[in-house]
Amino acid sequence: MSVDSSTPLFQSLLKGTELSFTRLQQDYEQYAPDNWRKTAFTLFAAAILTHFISVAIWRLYLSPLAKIPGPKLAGLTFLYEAYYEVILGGQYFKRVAEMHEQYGPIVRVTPDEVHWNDPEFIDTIYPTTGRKTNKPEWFSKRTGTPDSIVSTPGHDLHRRRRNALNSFFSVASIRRLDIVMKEYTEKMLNRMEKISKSNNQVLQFHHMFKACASDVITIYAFGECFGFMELEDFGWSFFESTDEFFFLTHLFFLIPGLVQIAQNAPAWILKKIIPALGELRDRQDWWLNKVREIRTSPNPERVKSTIFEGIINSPLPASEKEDQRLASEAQLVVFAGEGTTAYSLTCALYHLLDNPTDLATLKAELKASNLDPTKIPSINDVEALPFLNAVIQEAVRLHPGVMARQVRISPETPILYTDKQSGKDYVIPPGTITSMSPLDTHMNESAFENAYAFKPERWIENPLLTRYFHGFSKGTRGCVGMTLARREMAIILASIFLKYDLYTGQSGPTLELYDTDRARDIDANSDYIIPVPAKGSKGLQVLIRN
Ligand code: HEM
Repeated sequence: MSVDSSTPLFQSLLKGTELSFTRLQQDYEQYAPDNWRKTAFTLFAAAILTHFISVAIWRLYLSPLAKIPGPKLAGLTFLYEAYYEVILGGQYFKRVAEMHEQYGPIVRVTPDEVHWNDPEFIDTIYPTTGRKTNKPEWFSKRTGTPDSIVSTPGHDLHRRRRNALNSFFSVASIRRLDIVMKEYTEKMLNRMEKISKSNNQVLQFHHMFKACASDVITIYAFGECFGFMELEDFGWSFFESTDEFFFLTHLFFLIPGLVQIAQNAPAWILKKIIPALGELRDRQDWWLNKVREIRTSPNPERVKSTIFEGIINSPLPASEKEDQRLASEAQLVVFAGEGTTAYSLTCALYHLLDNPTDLATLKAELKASNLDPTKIPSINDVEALPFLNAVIQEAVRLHPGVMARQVRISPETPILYTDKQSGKDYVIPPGTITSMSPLDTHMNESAFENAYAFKPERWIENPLLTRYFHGFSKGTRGCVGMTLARREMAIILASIFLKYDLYTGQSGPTLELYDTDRARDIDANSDYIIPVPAKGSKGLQVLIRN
């Protein structure tokens, strides 16, 4: 059938269709964009919700870690840890200790990390041989030293990097420290004498110990130092700036890219955004410049006896020997060597002044060793003093200078654990983050009787106790500077107590605790990798008389 398009009927139909179409078009233009946006938004929200619900179901019910005891929220989200670390300020270690009291020796502390408080399990988590030990990729975000050994995620690269450093920290090598230690301990005793003759005879010892430890390790690593021991205030603002960096470590973990800004932003921008980090940046620039100066020095002796000799002469590839990586390694060694040693020294000094019987035992040991009280003892001298070394061990047990959870990953082998209390067996799959904290283990009464008490003699009465000690961590990734730190602390403490007695009203060189309270000023109150005392604390204060 043919249609005559000129008929009025057809014309009105056509008009009607045109009108409807135009209205449709208007309607579409008026509403469609909104509908389209709404639909897209709804789909997006649904996708996000589905993602979160699937992640939640996986983490809480399907993951191999779902059966590990612990609070559901800790297994569900990293925000649980972040609340304690960022909002409450380095308080997760206290919550983790409570979890162990509530749930037993094995707990899930984050969606992908299992934590133990079982002194018998140290060697399994921190093996020396037998299996590989990785670290999580995020570790470098917290430490801010991405190319250094402490942050190297993979076992094999870590081994190669560490081998290049090992000889620098060997017992034979650190004997070189005798001359440096003599010079800096003398400086320290002179400063103490000067303070004893001033109007204010009270010294905040951690200021001086940090300056001394920093100068010593920087000389050891670079062949020269900042000279903090020469400064009236022991360069305190520099150390406050370093502490500021540590205070940001939990935020670094939470906010991607923040640590890169703190490390790499041009100095003038950094000093505007986070002025407190300004002096740390000055030190970092100094380290980097020293690296360049040392490696380009025309004097071949310049690189010798610095930390870089081992790395530059190692079989590591050229990319491993670039300035930035060497500076990162140097930054680690200085960071790791100054605050930790100073903190342990401060704690050891506090306990000796707080426990006259222990101080008397130490003084008797020093006297019996026939050391010349007018001379700084050598490394050999202090190695032969068992009680002094027990004092140091006990100080690090009670106050580990690195208090953060010591995280490790077994990349290939599952970790098997039997909870002896409940009889339950656990299989932790390869790739899981596993950890222990020295403060938890060291406060565990099953290993250390009367754990909170300072009892150096426990190490002499029962040398096997060392198997429960991980103040310097253990295994392939344990502290490379342990031997150095122990000797340094021993020389400083021996020198102080060869000269000074505890004040009991007598004349002569004496020391006396001044307004120092263990819970407030010595014990760890917050965990920022390094232990931090209570707010407002002035740390260990000692009155020096001569
Ligand atoms: C009382 C003093 C010290 C304590 C308590 C201490 C503690 C520790 C701990 C617990 C670790 C392992 C960290 C982890 O598991 O991630 C460590 C690693 C390390 N420490 Fe120390 N440390 C001290 C002194 C020193 C000194 C003086 C140096 C250097 C001169 C140093 C250099 C290092 C380095 C380079 C690492 C990384 C090792 C690696 O990953 O292979 N430490 N330290």
